[in-house]
Amino acid sequence: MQIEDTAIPGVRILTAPRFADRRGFFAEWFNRAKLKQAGIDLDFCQDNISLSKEVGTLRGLHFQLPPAEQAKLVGVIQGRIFDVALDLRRGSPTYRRHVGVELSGERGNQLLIPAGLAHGFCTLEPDSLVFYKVSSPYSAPHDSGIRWNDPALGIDWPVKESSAILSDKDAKLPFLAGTDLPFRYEA
Ligand SMILES: Cc1cn([C@H]2C[C@H](O)[C@@H](COP(=O)(O)OP(=O)(O)O[C@H]3O[C@@H](C)C(=O)[C@@H](O)[C@H]3O)O2)c(=O)[nH]c1=O
Repeated sequence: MQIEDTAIPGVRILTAPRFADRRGFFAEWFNRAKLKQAGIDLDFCQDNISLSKEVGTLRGLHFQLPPAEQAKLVGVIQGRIFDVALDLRRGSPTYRRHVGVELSGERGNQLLIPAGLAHGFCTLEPDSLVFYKVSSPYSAPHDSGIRWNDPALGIDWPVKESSAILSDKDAKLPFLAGTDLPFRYEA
């Protein structure tokens, strides 16, 4: 298992080895013991899957509020996405900064996102199938988010504002300024 740090503390790129033969390949998607050995000890309790049909589909930027905050382990089974994690933890050296990473079914890389960050992605290929684990169950009353194209965030999305395909909910999410967030950074 290859584990790379990113500019944001706790956000890491995980890539498991792939065993290819004439049938295709085999890879481990999640191995609790190997992650624990690498110092990543998260209690994932729910797996989610989403299919986005068109290129330029944008989901985000989402998070759940305490006590239902979620760490996420995000990967792509098929297709390719630009995946974004935005640091919302007050006191973090990278507060309000984000990382953007291309994840694909071909590479098999995954993004580990701690609680206290917002998450979103934009699809780069049709029929992108995203699979992710979360550390706390879905809770509609705690479901929250920040507008994907908030100019204060400076995210260089690979889609024009006018052509992004969004849910009605995501199109109306608030901007970060004026949003009171409870997340704190614990070093
Ligand atoms: C996230 C979620 C949604 N739902 C329901 C609520 C709603 O009726 C329907 C679609 O939900 P959404 O529009 O929020 O789906 P989506 O926009 O794909 O939301 C997801 O976006 C990515 C970026 C994330 O990081 C995820 O945590 C999640 O927020 O599915 C669940 O039943 N369980 C869940 O865990």
